[in-house]
Amino acid sequence: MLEVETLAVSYGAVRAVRGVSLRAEPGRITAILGANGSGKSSLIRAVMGLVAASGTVRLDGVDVSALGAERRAHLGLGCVLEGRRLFRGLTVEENLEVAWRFGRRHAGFAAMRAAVFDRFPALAEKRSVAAGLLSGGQQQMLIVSSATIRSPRWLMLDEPSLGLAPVIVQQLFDFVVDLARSRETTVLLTEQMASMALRIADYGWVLRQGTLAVAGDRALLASPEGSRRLAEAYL
Ligand SMILES: Nc1ncnc2c1ncn2[C@@H]1O[C@H](COP(=O)(O)OP(=O)(O)OP(=O)(O)O)[C@@H](O)[C@H]1O
Repeated sequence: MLEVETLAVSYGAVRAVRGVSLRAEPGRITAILGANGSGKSSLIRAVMGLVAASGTVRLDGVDVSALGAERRAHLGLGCVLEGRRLFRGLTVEENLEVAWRFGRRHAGFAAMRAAVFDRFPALAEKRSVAAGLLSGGQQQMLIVSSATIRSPRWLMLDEPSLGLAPVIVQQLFDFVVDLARSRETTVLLTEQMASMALRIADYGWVLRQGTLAVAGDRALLASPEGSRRLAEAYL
């Protein structure tokens, strides 16, 4: 369970998130929706501990608001941030190994790497190729695999579909759904395109200028009334 209470993020005079409270449940995919600049990335970054924020963030009931990003990551908070962050000069395998070794060392890297290659055969084919030479879709597969190789209990994904071909988005979304269902992972994902997110999200929270405008499960948000309120939040 991930809970956020009266979370606020400001950049100088810009109030990006203005007292948002929400929750995301294990085994479920929760989407943060909203137009460009509505505060989605700031909210995810505040949950990760990557930007200064007021309010409370709780992971399975434990208040982590005072902890830095590294401590939160060690507790099992994983993330895929916007902007294709990977080690471009390292190979696919080396990127996976760096992700695996991050923090405490664990045995079993070979098995986890095999699972990644099984899931994404395109990465297996390119295992010895520098990550910077992969296509955009393959890079995103590698980033998502790196973020999940240590089985995070809570996974934050910031606009994971941005700029990707529909077939790649489908593969990544299938992977995220499997991860949530099979490992009881709590998944929080931001998406500008509500229709895209609602293909997999169980629940959606819609931000408008840093505040919550609409919230509901997929059926509600896809209903005529829900769609109308969603559209209003984007205006
Ligand atoms: N580092 C920053 N410094 C100053 N203002 C910022 C910074 N980052 C974001 N903002 C502002 O905060 C507000 C919320 O931005 P944020 O990126 O969180 O929204 P978003 O919904 O994720 O938008 P996008 O889909 O474009 O990423 C916007 O007005 C944005 O211009």
